[in-house]
Amino acid sequence: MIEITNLSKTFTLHNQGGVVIPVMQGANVSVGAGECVGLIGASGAGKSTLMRLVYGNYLAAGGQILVDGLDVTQAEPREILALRRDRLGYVSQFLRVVPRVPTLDVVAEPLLSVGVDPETARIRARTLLSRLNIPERLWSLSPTSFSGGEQQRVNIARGFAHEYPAMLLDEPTASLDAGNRETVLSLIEEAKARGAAIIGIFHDEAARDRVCDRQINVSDFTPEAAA
Ligand SMILES: Nc1ncnc2c1ncn2[C@@H]1O[C@H](COP(=O)(O)OP(=O)(O)OP(=O)(O)O)[C@@H](O)[C@H]1O
Repeated sequence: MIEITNLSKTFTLHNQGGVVIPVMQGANVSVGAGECVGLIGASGAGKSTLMRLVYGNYLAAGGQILVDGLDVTQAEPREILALRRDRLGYVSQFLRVVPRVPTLDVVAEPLLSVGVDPETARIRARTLLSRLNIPERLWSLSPTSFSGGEQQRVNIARGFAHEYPAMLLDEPTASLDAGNRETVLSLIEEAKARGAAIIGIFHDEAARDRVCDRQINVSDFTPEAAA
């Protein structure tokens, strides 16, 4: 489902004389349906960079990233947008939303955008918000005024609303209490059970050991010159 082959990445510092910094070289990662692969490696090793490359936020210097058959490194912007809408989910640590949209609609939106009927979408959104302990009195309000932890849980509910065949998870259990952490781990297990291919970054080692089938040390892809 996700096939990364010989991937490399450089950053060009345009405001510092155009210095080119190689940060990744020869990265190979393969994630099958129903599998979760955890990215490990020291701070600065390139875990976030690899996720951003897969999501199409960064341009690769070389190599290939196939997500459900689409090569993200070569794809047109409209193809990337369609991939993100239908097949590739991304759960970051932080919620970014349009102001004044009620929480229930924020969570239902990914389903509506793939053509799920509004009633079904709202039922799924309600189920997820309940499971993540967002009190019902908050569902009609915009999450912009919510606490950090509430926003994070709304973000997770939104990220798991549509059953994407491929998912990227960036610290999904960070700073959650035990009960909500357990819910998120269950959501990940359920996604795997329905066949999702997942790449995740988890500093929470116990969480990583529980949901990841394999771990990949991104330091192995650090270019010689930069190591
Ligand atoms: N936009 C950028 N411009 C220049 N260099 C960058 C940029 N983003 C990341 N880097 C560099 O790429 C390398 C990998 O960074 P990255 O954020 O992917 O590491 P990480 O493994 O996710 O670290 P952490 O665990 O601390 O989040 C670092 O050396 C970093 O300085």
